[in-house]
Amino acid sequence: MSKSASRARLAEIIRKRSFGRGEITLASGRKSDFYFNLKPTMLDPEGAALLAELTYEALKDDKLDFVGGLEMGAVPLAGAIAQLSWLKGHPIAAFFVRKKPKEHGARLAVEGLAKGETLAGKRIVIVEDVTTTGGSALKAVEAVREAGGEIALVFTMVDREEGATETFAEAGLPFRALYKAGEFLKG
Ligand SMILES: O=P(O)(O)OC[C@H]1O[C@H](OP(=O)(O)OP(=O)(O)O)[C@H](O)[C@@H]1O
Ligand SMILES: O=C(O)c1cc(=O)[nH]c(=O)[nH]1
Repeated sequence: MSKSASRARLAEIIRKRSFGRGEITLASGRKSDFYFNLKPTMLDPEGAALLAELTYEALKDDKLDFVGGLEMGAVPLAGAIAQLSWLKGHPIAAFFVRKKPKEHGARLAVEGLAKGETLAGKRIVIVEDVTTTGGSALKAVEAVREAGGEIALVFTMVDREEGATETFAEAGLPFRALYKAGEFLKG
């Protein structure tokens, strides 16, 4: 399938499985009259494959060591990209950042690294399923920076165009999106 056909097919899946209208409270506390729940797309076999393919293609020239982001949105995404990157012969390892470190077990904030593995000095892309203010992705950025990682860029599946661009510009971080919410709001 061509890139534009993959993109169009994924948009269809998002529209069908992940887009809804109706009053909803967002992570930032704002209210909205529409919402993307990307989990039914990220966990759909075709949706997962297309997301991984389009994201991998968009990121493959960025010389990345790691892909990750804040739970939950980044978890299926980072895993799918890591798997595809292995099959393509350019492995990009995945991790995720917990919203709160677990109170038992290893009490880690960053999950996915084996003993002795570190994000220090590594080139990292922070991924998100949806960006509104960009505040959630910024939490992952902070955790990665604390661990010594270098953020190459932030990449989102759907940007709602409600502040994330400004948030990342202020933070001095490149920001790219696969889709803008406006594409789904028409019609
Ligand atoms: O750009 P922001 O204003 O931060 O909003 C976007 C965030 O909101 C959603 O997460 P949510 O907190 O609803 O939780 P979940 O991913 O755990 O479902 C989404 O997955 C993003 O992480
Ligand atoms: O801002 C949010 O919390 C948010 C908006 C949206 O459309 N989808 C989502 O998962 N989170």
